[in-house]
Amino acid sequence: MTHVIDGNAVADRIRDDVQNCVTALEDEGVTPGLATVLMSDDPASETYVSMKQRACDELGIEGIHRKLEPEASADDLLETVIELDGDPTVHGILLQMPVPDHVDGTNALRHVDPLKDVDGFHPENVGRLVAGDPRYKPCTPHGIQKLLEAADVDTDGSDVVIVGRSEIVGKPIANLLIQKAPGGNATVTVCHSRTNALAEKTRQADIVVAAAGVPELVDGSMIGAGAVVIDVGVNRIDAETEKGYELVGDVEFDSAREKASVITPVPGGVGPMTIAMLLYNTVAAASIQTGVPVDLP
Ligand SMILES: Nc1nc2c(c(=O)[nH]1)N[C@@H](CN(C=O)c1ccc(C(=O)N[C@@H](CCC(=O)O)C(=O)O)cc1)CN2
Repeated sequence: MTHVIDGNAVADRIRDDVQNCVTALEDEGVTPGLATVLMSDDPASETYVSMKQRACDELGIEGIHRKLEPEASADDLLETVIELDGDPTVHGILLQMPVPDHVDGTNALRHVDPLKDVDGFHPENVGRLVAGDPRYKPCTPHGIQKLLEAADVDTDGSDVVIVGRSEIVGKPIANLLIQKAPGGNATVTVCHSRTNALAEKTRQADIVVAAAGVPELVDGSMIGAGAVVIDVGVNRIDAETEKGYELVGDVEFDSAREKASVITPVPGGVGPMTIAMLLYNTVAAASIQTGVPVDLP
């Protein structure tokens, strides 16, 4: 029987842990604060940011939101980031990705105070992750580690194939999985759209992480018997539903499920973990900046 991981249930447990940390901080007079910055009219990005703000409300984290028009200048964005850097009630700053093409997102991220960089995208935090001493683990990769742990998947000595080399998922999950640490010690191959014989590579893997942003790129014929399949894709496909679309992963679920021992669904798999781990990083950031200890597993 294939185990379909319930990402919402795992995320709820993380949120309970975060809630306890919020209470511990409040007891010492600290209200954790998270600022989201959105410079886009993309409906999916708007949805993610409002989900993040709602999650803050639910847990007693102070949510601050800054919306910039997509036509705003790179300087407007930098001004917003610098203002939030200087606000002591803001412990975490998140710049929703992607930003418009005329803005250098990498440069904007360099202006986020590394202690407030709860996405873990600032070069200092990326460097720490690569060096094996992460401050804030990027949310989606950290969420994947937590899902594997919850499903009792041992990464030690396993062969992992990651499909996708993004800064947000592909590169950081590769770095986490090769670390000498629980949830690491794997042998990792990072593939992408130009990889030769992709299916041959994925078929050899004990764990396949699909994070290419291509709907149903990975099907059952590309999965070895008994492999673990982690689907990071959340693609909106036009459909005659109430919302006008349906969500489809990077994995063709039905055929992959027939081969896999463990698989994540879309929706309800990795997505909810991204938000749970953002809340986790926010209380960690509030703790680091105020010196009030919190107990995060
Ligand atoms: N600054 C960042 N930008 C982006 C990140 C990120 O981690 N930091 N990740 C992605 C999108 N993302 C968060 O921003 C995200 C994606 C999906 C979900 C989620 O909960 N998905 C649900 C379905 C939600 C829906 O109805 O659309 C699910 O999979 O069950 C949360 C966050 C890109 N940008």
